[in-house]
Amino acid sequence: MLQVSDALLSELEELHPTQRTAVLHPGNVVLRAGPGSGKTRTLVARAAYLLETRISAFRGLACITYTNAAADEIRSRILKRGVRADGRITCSTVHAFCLNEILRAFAPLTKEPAPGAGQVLGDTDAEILLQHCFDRVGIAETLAQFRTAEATKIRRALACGEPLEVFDPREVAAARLYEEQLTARNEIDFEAMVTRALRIVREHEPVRDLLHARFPHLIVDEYQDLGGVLHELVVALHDLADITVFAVGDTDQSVYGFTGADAKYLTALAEREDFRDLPLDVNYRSGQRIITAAEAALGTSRGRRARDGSPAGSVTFEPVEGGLDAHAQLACDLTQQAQQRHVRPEQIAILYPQRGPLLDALLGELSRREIDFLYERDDKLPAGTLSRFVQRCASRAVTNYQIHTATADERPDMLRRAEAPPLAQLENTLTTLRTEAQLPPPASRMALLRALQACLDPQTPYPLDAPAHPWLQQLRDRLELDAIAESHPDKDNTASLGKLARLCQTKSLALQDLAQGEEVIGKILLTTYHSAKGREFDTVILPGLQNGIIPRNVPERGRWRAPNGKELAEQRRTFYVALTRAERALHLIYGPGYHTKSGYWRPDGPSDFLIEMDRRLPAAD
Ligand SMILES: Nc1ncnc2c1ncn2[C@@H]1O[C@H](COP(=O)(O)OP(=O)(O)OP(=O)(O)O)[C@@H](O)[C@H]1O
Repeated sequence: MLQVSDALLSELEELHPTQRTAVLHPGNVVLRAGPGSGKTRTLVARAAYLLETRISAFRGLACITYTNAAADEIRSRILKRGVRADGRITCSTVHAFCLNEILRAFAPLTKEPAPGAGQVLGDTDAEILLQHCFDRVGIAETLAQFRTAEATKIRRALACGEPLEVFDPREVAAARLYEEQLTARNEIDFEAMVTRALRIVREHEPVRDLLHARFPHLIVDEYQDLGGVLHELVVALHDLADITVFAVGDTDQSVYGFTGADAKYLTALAEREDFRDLPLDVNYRSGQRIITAAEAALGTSRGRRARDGSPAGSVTFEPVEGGLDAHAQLACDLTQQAQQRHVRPEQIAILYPQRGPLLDALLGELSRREIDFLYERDDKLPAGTLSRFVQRCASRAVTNYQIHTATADERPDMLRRAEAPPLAQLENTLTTLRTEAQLPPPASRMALLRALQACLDPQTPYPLDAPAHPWLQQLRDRLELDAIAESHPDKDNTASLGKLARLCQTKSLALQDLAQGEEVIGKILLTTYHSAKGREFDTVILPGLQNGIIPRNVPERGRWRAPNGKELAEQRRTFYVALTRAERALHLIYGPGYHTKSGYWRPDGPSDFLIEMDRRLPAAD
């Protein structure tokens, strides 16, 4: 009998038998299951189980996720399980995995140059290079700014040996040239990290042996959102390096097709004989009414059921007479009513499909009513792991203040609810960033922890509305962030501190603005359907359910056109993702039309997705 900790034992006991089978299965697993079915929970239990019982203390586990936020979330959930995993879990996005664990780790062995300081192209530089390639192949009139997604698809098809006839041959020539140029300039971009990592794994047996020695197990989350190259990499790691794979996903939640992701790869993995394909059909999150409505919106009945005894939940169709201002007013009314029913603010989310007049109306109304809300401005704060680290530090500082100022009665509940990253986790990330920047190790771990504590948990905590700029400056000085930025290979990181500082100054950002992206106690959340993926809330409010907003036209070569069948299906799945975030209450706001940004009234009526959903719902609902 294998020894497992009490914590893991009690977690295993709480799991559904199929979840438990997935955790304990000795070989490869594909866990294909719907929203709220406990995929993430099972994945975390699997990681804990492997680290405790199957993987020796000298070896580790790699876990690949789609976003940095998901990587952080999973890492912290594993550590919260009490697993002793110092340095044994590598939990990162696919790009970070390829860069750090393959390209850099094996550069001396493969004799391929390791991407060094500033050699990872950011989005702008990549676009400039693509435009240069368009000019060289004679299609200077094609604007790179509108064709990067297509170029990525072509590069992926090239790397996977997939058919190229579907693409414009001149753009294929430009994509080939782009790859050559990257190599000639000794630069790399995010896409090339994966394709080069794949080539290295395929071509270098010693690399495969060492990867297997280090990571006998690989876990991949959100498999449906990964493209062909990553799928090939996973297959190569399994078939050639003998690494055991645990893949998790849901084809119905595939929402990144515009980047070349395709749920068919998850299906392909599940159909392999050497993988155990396990379904989960209980939804632990949502009430049955919400599940039924979401499946009606999807147009396919999956027959999923709520857990026994859970409340049915409510799905309310909320008509308004006017345009988007009326949507925003009603969204705020519903928010306030939910709070009056004692739903905690952080358990309420207002979700929107994309920026535009709907978001403007919501921001205006929430501010006018002085509702405390967290607006995830994912497009404004700079990307990159360093920027994200700063945001997580801000989240820690903000939560610390909230706990400090809570009354004695509120405090125990606050402490339980607080989701801020622990200091040790931030110290871990900081050490990784330093290593990636090839800085000498810090004098001691304690020194780093003390520096972090001084900035994040000072005796008199920073108030939520403390100006972010001086706080950021202090963080930069004490943690030597500028030295990291200067020699970090990722160009996003090189530029991010300057950008953050400028934003803090020009937009007068407060500390709480920097903490965006993290749950902040006491605020309702305003975010996109895409960013809400993987999360859950008691009450979800979806305003703006109008034709033109969802579904909407798509940009192509600087113009807008109606979505094709595939794009429409993806928009429908995005809507499904938004619906399935709700645990108990779902509010769907719609009206006769809306004013566009230029003031033109679009009388296109409620969203077809909503109408179809209504038609498919049983009469009683
Ligand atoms: N066996 C279980 N018993 C009780 N609650 C569970 C069980 N499994 C999962 N849950 C709870 O159900 C909720 C959804 O779980 P989780 O986030 O892991 O689902 P998911 O499949 O990853 O969802 P999504 O695909 O929508 O992101 C969580 O609150 C989780 O704690």
